[in-house]
Amino acid sequence: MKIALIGYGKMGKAIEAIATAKGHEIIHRIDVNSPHLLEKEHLQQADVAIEFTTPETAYDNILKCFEANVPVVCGTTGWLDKLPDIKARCLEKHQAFLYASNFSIGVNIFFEINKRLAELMASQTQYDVRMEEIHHTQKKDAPSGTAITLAEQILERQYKKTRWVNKERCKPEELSIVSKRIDPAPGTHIVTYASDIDDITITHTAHSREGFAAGAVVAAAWLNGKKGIFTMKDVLNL
Ligand SMILES: NC(=O)C1=CN([C@@H]2O[C@H](COP(=O)(O)OP(=O)(O)OC[C@H]3O[C@@H](n4cnc5c(N)ncnc54)[C@H](OP(=O)(O)O)[C@@H]3O)[C@@H](O)[C@H]2O)C=CC1
Ligand SMILES: O=C(O)C1=N[C@H](C(=O)O)C[C@H](O)C1
Repeated sequence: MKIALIGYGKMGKAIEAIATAKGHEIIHRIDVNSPHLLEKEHLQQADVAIEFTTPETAYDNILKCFEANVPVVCGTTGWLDKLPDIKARCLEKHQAFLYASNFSIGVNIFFEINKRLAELMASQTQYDVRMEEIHHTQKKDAPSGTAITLAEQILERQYKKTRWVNKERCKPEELSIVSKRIDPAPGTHIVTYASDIDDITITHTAHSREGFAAGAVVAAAWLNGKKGIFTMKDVLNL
């Protein structure tokens, strides 16, 4: 598979290592110094594009992939206000788009556990739910995309909570997400249900970026040749 890497930072490099070890070819490594490689004539040489850049740049990069008729796997977080627009354009232009706030198999299993736990706890009103995420200090967005996914899963099932907030002290109807930035944390997510009697805590701790990168490569191979809008739930058949 010929891959165009859009974003050649920490994740772009981790993806390159895994993709090449699996026999895939990286035909473009695109960063702020090589914007010309986002032109149609270059992008269309790839079977699939993998986009890990910044909250400010992801939207335009994805549209460029659609224009070049290249399936795109996107892991960039912090731009979700524009996701409905991207999905509409993907369908309108008959393109292929796969977004995940987290590509690791472990976190995608954690998402399923989080949903089930939230369902079980919905009627246990003596517990209050809160969240914490810990990442490295270079991370641009807070809360993390993964934390937002976890929070939305809880909000859909916990009727006491109406919205998430990115602070510790909050109203009873708000779901607190505390963001901590500590090097070199690749990504830790903690969901706690606390009562006077006991606490229930579920935690996912990434030990490196390998899980995110491996998941993105699996997703890219899966998306190659497909049309439509997908998530890691489709890839992993969860
Ligand atoms: N979904 C998932 O599983 C995961 C998602 N992420 C997300 O991925 C994103 C990237 O993370 P990470 O690799 O750690 O960040 P880095 O800052 O290490 O890398 C971002 C890269 O994007 C490049 N870039 C910036 N603007 C553009 C542009 N317009 N076109 C092409 N490239 C550009 C930067 O170039 P330069 O350095 O020259 O500025 C840099 O190389 C973040 O949003 C992060 O939250 C991270 C891990 C897992
Ligand atoms: O920026 C990161 O590093 C990470 N970003 C993603 C997120 O915002 O959830 C995924 C992972 O936690 C690492």
